[in-house]
Amino acid sequence: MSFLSYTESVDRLLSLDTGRVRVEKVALPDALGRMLAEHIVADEDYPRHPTASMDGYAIVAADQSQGAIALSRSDNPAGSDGREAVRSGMAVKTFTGAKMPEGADTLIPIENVTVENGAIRIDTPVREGFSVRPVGESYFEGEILIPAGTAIGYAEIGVMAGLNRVMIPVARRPRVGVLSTGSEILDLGERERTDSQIRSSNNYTLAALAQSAGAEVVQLGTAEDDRQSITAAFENALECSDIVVSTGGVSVGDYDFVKDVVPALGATVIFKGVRMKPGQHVMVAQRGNQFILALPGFAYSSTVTFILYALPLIRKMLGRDPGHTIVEATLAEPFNKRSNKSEFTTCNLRLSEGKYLVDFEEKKAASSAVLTNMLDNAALMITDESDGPLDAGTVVRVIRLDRL
Ligand SMILES: Nc1nc2c(c(=O)[nH]1)N[C@H]1C(S)=C(S)[C@@H](COP(=O)(O)OP(=O)(O)OC[C@H]3O[C@@H](n4cnc5c(N)ncnc54)[C@H](O)[C@@H]3O)O[C@H]1N2
Ligand code: MOO
Repeated sequence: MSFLSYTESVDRLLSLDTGRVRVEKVALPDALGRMLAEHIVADEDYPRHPTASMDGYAIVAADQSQGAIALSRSDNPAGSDGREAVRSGMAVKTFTGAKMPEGADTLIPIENVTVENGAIRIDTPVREGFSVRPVGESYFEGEILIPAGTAIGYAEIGVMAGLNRVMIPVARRPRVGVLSTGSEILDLGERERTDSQIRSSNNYTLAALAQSAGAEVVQLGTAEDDRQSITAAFENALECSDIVVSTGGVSVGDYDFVKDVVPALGATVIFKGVRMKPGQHVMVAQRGNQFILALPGFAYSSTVTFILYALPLIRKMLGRDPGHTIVEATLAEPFNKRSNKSEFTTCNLRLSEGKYLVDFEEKKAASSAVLTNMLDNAALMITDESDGPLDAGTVVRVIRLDRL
């Protein structure tokens, strides 16, 4: 199978059928951070009645030209029915949040009047409609207030509470099984046996990314570099995941078994090998409605390929737009692109006078193993196969990683 361009690989990935968004209902407070699966539509106007937005007197605006307006004996606090209607020449003391009495069109605040002899005298008049929240000020019946596919945050929670929504339809979290392969890697807590062993970071980095994107993570730990262990690990992973993500074992070495085991398990390879850096050995496969993403072992390579290929799949399964948040930015310093592949380079992205600028301060020269380049809220600069070294001032595309 020949290597694809990055663009071709993304086209293939996005054309995969991930099926319909699976829906479950959760209690309103538990919906925070979940993806809304159905539109939230207003079932009534809000407010339903003209409502006072200050403490004062409900009046007819035109009466303000009279010297005094007779004050009704009954008050109209918030929560009362506001049954006493207002006629011309009459005022009803009305409080913030109360339904406006019939007939009144204006609320004159307490501070604007003097009360004497059972009447109010207007010291500072107000315009007609002052301090009255009209019917439908927030929304009207039938309005789509929150479209399906929205990430539920504090504002969505509040608006749904206002609508008395108890159980919220949300997209079921896809289950992402994360597996690291390699005989040299040690899982957290494992005792080192030789000094050629290294601590596994991939399965934790990728689990954190998957969780941040709204997936449910199945942590599968590590597997040794032999065909039997890798086969058993993948069989187990496929038992419990919608998407299996592995790292390592996809290159050309004698101990790289993942690339052979995945097709042997009956999965169809969608692509294997992309003209990109890092991540050139990435493999995406499908078995029924499950997906397998076999990523390279290097810490930076696996992180970047997870962002580029696993996140769009997860987003699609959640009913979200699968695309990344990409901005145009200007290089604040030259970039020495050496390969003829698409490159994904960690950078610093900052806003200066309304323009995004990119620099590489504190970033180590590109190496597929350097995960620390991802620290400090890094962003990911994209350069194309056809790009060569780029001068300062060149406009480039950058993936924002603060919005997963
Ligand atoms: N002759 C060639 N050698 C290599 C090629 C090539 O084209 N020809 N490609 C290189 C590139 S590019 C990459 S990327 C790697 C990919 O290899 P694998 O996916 O098979 O990964 P491994 O060899 O298993 O591991 C690579 C590297 O990453 C470290 N590693 C592995 N797992 C973890 C983990 N869970 N946490 C942290 N670090 C991990 C591992 O120790 C290796 O150092 O192949 C190149 N070789
Ligand atoms: O795929 Mo490797 O990730 O180019 O370093």
